[in-house]
Amino acid sequence: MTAEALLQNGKAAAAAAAVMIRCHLLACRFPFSADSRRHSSTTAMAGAAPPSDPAAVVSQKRALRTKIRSALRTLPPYQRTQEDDAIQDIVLNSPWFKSSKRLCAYVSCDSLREVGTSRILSEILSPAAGDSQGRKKLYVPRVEDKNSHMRMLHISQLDDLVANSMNILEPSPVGDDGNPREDVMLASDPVDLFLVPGLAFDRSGNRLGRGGGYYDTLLRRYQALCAKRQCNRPLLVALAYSAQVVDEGIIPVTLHDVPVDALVSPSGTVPISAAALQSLAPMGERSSLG
Ligand SMILES: Nc1nc2c(c(=O)[nH]1)N(C=O)[C@@H](CNc1ccc(C(=O)N[C@@H](CCC(=O)O)C(=O)O)cc1)CN2
Ligand SMILES: Nc1ncnc2c1ncn2[C@@H]1O[C@H](COP(=O)(O)OP(=O)(O)OP(=O)(O)O)[C@@H](O)[C@H]1O
Repeated sequence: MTAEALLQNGKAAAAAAAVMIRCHLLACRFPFSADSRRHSSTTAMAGAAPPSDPAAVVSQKRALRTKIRSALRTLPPYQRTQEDDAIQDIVLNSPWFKSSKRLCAYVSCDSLREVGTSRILSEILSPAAGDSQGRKKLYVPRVEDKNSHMRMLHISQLDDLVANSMNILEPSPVGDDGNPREDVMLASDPVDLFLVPGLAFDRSGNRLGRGGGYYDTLLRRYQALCAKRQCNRPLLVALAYSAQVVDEGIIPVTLHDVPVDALVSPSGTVPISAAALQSLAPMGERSSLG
């Protein structure tokens, strides 16, 4: 059963509330031109009024998470493998991945039924012979505490990862050489790409995470850092199984939620922001989700 079918029951109520919030947000989610959005500071949103009922949004988000988790549980293993491969092929062959020099990516967790990133991580850490673009620098998440605090730390091999209490592989704070791993917030060169996980996504770039606020907080901080340094914002690309792509108006959003620039699902790449259109246009790789 598709996520959309599962969502039909709750759709009317959720959509009514979400649409109200979205209407409020539409004016401020993508208010920038291609260049200004990439250089702008998050304070662009500061003047907007908050959504009228934050408690309702929290419970709508919780309900949607439950529905998507259950849709993911019914995904047959062979279909998941097929979708994992299709998504990773798209990423690995994309111009924005090939040209990226430094990136943040999540280490996919099988029990969370996340889109796999193992092939992508392997390609970054051990590029295929003949890869002319040179080795990329990789940062992966490490949860520091339950107050939405996550860091992205540099790793150079998969052996740098150890399972945390949630059974997600993450880097130790200190490397084998005894030195603290580089934190992306303290690195002198900016990352150009984030591969972002989540539970649900739509074609407007809205994203529903697992509820920790880890990504929203870090992405906001990173975007603010880019604005301060006057460097380009990284491209934010979400990876989604087909069951995780929902109609617009379904994902409840607040001012904290950071939209993504592009969405990759097994059907292709959906460029959403002007920055994503620029990154994708040269290869004519765009396709719409079916
Ligand atoms: N691979 C991966 N790494 C990541 C994240 C992620 O989403 N994926 N995170 C992104 O923030 C951070 C960790 N945040 C997490 C938040 C919740 C759960 C989790 O197990 N959630 C359960 C429900 C738990 C509950 O309801 O109490 C689930 O979603 O099924 C895992 C990681 C940092 N590292
Ligand atoms: N930039 C931020 N600053 C402060 N609090 C934040 C920020 N972003 C999110 N939060 C808080 O984190 C909590 C979880 O937010 P939300 O439900 O949107 O997380 P999520 O998007 O599902 O998770 P994630 O961002 O880890 O993928 C909420 O209480 C929210 O207010």
